[in-house]
Amino acid sequence: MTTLIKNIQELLQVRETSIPKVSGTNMRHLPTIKNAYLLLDDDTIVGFGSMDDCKNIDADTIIDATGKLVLPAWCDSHTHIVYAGNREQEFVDRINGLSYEDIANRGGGILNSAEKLQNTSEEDLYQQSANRLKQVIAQGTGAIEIKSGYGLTVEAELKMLRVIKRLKRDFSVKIKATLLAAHAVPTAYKNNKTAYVDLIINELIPRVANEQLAKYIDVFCEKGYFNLTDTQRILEAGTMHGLTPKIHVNQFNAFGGIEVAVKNNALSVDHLEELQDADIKHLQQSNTMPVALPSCSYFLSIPYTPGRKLIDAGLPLALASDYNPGSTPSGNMNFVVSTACIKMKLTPEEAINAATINGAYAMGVSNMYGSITRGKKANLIITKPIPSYAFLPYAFGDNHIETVLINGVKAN
Ligand SMILES: N=CN[C@@H](CCC(=O)O)C(=O)O
Ligand SMILES: [Zn+2]
Repeated sequence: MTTLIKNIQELLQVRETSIPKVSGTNMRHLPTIKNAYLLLDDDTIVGFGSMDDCKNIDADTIIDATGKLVLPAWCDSHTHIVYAGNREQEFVDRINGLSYEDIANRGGGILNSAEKLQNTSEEDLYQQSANRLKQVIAQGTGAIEIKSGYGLTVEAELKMLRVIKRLKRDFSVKIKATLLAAHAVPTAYKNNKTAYVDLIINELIPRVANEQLAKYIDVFCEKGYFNLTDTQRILEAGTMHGLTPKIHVNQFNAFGGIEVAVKNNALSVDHLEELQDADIKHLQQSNTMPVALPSCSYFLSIPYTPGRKLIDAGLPLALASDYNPGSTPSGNMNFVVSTACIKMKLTPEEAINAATINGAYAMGVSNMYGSITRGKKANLIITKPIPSYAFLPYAFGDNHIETVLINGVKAN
């Protein structure tokens, strides 16, 4: 079945040939076609161009996009949407003066979510997670990475990954799974962290790889969580089993985690709120994508990732939501794009590149998602009538999305 979207006021992120990512000054360029058409064949983009060249094109379904913009659906490369319950009490505790660290030190934080998840049935966990997935699709997300990391036992981590597998089966949005067993040291191992790292390496990674439950391996490389030696050991073991590194690093402290990630050929390094010049040098010698999570900085009132500095150093940058119950209870990529412009001083072009093609790169799917390119999947946002693409981040907090297409089919 063919679909023609015609009279598009502006078609964004049009790439004649597929590119893996955009870096440095190239991020300032967002290729577009004004007064455009877009042709889909089932789930695939097969043509686009100026309306002047659309006269002889017919299709089974016609969508008139007069006054509207069309762009690739957001590619959210960092989420934790499989979790049980919420942590709004910790939010109130922080308002009343406790820090994220104080809360974690008294057994809250990730350990709180782990306890809730361990006591939640797989079916219930699936339903809660599916609801979040439906919500972010309606907000324009068309490709998403989802992490484990709130299980912290072999069984509970596998439960999370099975839920992700079921989401993959039931939803046509693109989903990639990441094993993040090294998200916090479980209470049972609090005096023997090495034994927990051994458990991840010797039991969990081989099982996850064997059952093909994840594509990526993640570690929360941070003071009080996992150090450089733990990170190196886990990334090495993951790599030996075919899992690609993609890590949480430099959220609160910069102490060499980026170098370890780069040496292990990490696909992405995520957070980077604390960054040193040496980190930038390591990234410049790599194919690793730096990923900023501005909604997390907003929610925790911590520094924003110096995205401007990274881009000005010639590096690429991706934006992701970090949707999770503790530091970012929102998966709204429209807010992420706005916040990156408002707080990190990215231009709208840079922010849209960061949330589409570079987000796709950071989850290993930029060959099929993240740009308007022939042969790529038709995962698209059609906006309401708006004056220009700069209006998207400018008029923050409003919903500018009218229609989301996933594999060419209306999803909202
Ligand atoms: N920083 C580590 N992990 C999550 C937060 C986890 C939580 O607080 O539940 C993050 O990416 O922000
Ligand atoms: Zn995270």
